[in-house]
Amino acid sequence: MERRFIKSPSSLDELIESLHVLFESDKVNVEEVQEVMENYKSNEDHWGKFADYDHNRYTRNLVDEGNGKFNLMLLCWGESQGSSIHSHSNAHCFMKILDGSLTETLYSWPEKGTKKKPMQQLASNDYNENEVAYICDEKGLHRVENKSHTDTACSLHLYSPPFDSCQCFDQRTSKAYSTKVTFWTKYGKRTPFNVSEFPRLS
Ligand SMILES: O=C(O)CCSS
Ligand SMILES: [Fe+2]
Repeated sequence: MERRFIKSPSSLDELIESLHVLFESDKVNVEEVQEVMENYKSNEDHWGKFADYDHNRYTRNLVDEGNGKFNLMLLCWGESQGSSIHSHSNAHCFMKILDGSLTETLYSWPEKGTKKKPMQQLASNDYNENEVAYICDEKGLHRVENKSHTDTACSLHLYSPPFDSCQCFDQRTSKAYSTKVTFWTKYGKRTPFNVSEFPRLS
């Protein structure tokens, strides 16, 4: 698939416009999406209105629904907050660091029938501001953490196609459980607390 020239977005709105163009066709060019997300230089003036932290767990804040082709969301990580080990429901997952840094630990899928065995760790990578990580179920599973005890972190996630549940895994036993993923805010507005949707992916 030939690479199109996409100019570097100078704002979050321009990044969203470019992403809408890239997702017009059904074939996702992972390199193009990763490049345009890397080329956007984080500026809190653009995304601060979507940022909302919770002292209990990281928050998921919907920014754009990508004409139904993707969900774009801002994740706000308090000090030492992290996700469970999880899958991505056969979707593409792009994670751009907007502020602070995050550690991604990669795991292989548990082998069938290996109940009670610990998850196999494959690698651990730190990502800093403006860097973009990519994962999909073919690559494995991951946990994302803000390892800082003093600083918060913020990341921009794009999932395509969008999903509202995925699998989480217990690191010690490899036990999988299905989890609904929810939004703390949508377009900057707090979503109603719905006890049936707790817990989120953490
Ligand atoms: O969407 C989530 O809650 C997982 C964040 S790491 S991709
Ligand atoms: Fe993830």
